[in-house]
Amino acid sequence: MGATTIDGKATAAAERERIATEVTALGEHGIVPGLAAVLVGDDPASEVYVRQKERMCERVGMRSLGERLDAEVSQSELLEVVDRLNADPAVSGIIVQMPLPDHLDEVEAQERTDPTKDVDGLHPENAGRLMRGDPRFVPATPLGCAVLLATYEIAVSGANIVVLGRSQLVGRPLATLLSAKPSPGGPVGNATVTVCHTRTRDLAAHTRAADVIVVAAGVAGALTADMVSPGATVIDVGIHRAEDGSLHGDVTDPTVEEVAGALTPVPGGVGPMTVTMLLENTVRAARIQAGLPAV
Ligand SMILES: NC(=O)C1=CN([C@@H]2O[C@H](COP(=O)(O)OP(=O)(O)OC[C@H]3O[C@@H](n4cnc5c(N)ncnc54)[C@H](OP(=O)(O)O)[C@@H]3O)[C@@H](O)[C@H]2O)C=CC1
Ligand SMILES: Nc1nc(=O)c2c([nH]1)NC[C@@H]1CN(c3ccc(C(=O)N[C@@H](CCC(=O)O)C(=O)O)cc3)C=[N+]21
Repeated sequence: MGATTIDGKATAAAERERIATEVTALGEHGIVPGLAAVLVGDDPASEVYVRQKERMCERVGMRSLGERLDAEVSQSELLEVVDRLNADPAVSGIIVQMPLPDHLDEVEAQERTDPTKDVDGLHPENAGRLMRGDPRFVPATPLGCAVLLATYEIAVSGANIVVLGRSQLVGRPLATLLSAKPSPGGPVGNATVTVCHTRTRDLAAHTRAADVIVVAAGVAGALTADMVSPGATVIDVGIHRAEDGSLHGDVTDPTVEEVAGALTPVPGGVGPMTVTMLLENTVRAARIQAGLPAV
């Protein structure tokens, strides 16, 4: 039998057509949305992300700006770069790639980012608005997961969903989004969500009771087939680069595919959706900054 493959690449391409139309419409107002990514050091998942963003920005007619900083950069130098991007009118959206090297303060960098340019949704104002059910920027990976579930008509309302991971970037906002009472036209919600992490007792008991499992542990092999109930949907967020250069996710057990009802591949699953939802947030940011109604 085997699981249905949830095609993130195709879904993202379709979403980008809509975004390209919005970019063209903004062009008529003389606005070109611009996305700036700050990468400190050489985290492999961030390298993949930065490359894909540059490619996809170009495809939809947006500007892309990469700021690569040495792994040894000081906190004040990092904050100066953020300040400069905040002040640059050609920059609509800013993301500071996570994780930062240990000597740098991620929270301070997130708080320094202009909240109207914080397309990652990590500034406390934006994270707070998501919590309150009135989001400005829904973080790109959670939004991408939600759009995939909606596109493939996987039941979310009333479903038991396990989110494996509680990071500010993925697990926490995804759990908020999936369990929210959705606003009309908003992404999926109304799920019963269980957030699991390294202190979870009997993780397999939780995942086996789930209709949907989102794996965002950042650990290869975090979910094995015995932890999945037959027919469940598995969304794999993890990104790892193997020695031979190939990419894989957190799900490495090939037999998960035999048990699950639907599964996102890596590459070609959540990753392309993240990039595309980031472009969407950047268009939104450009509209907000121009005083136009958000679409
Ligand atoms: N595809 C995409 O678009 C994106 C992919 N990523 C990738 O997703 C992964 C996760 O990213 P991120 O959330 O930032 O990572 P973090 O390392 O910040 O968070 C990982 C979370 O998973 C939990 N965890 C780790 N191992 C286990 C385990 N064995 N069982 C249960 N819980 C576990 C941790 O628990 P605890 O809190 O207890 O430590 C933590 O909450 C990474 O591989 C990253 O590269 C990230 C963003 C976008
Ligand atoms: N502030 C911040 N926000 C992030 O969202 C963030 C981050 N930091 N740090 C790093 C992780 C990782 N991440 C990826 C997103 C897309 C792909 C992606 O496009 N993947 C393609 C790769 C295609 C290919 O190169 O073959 C795929 O999976 O198909 C990868 C990785 C975002 N992250």
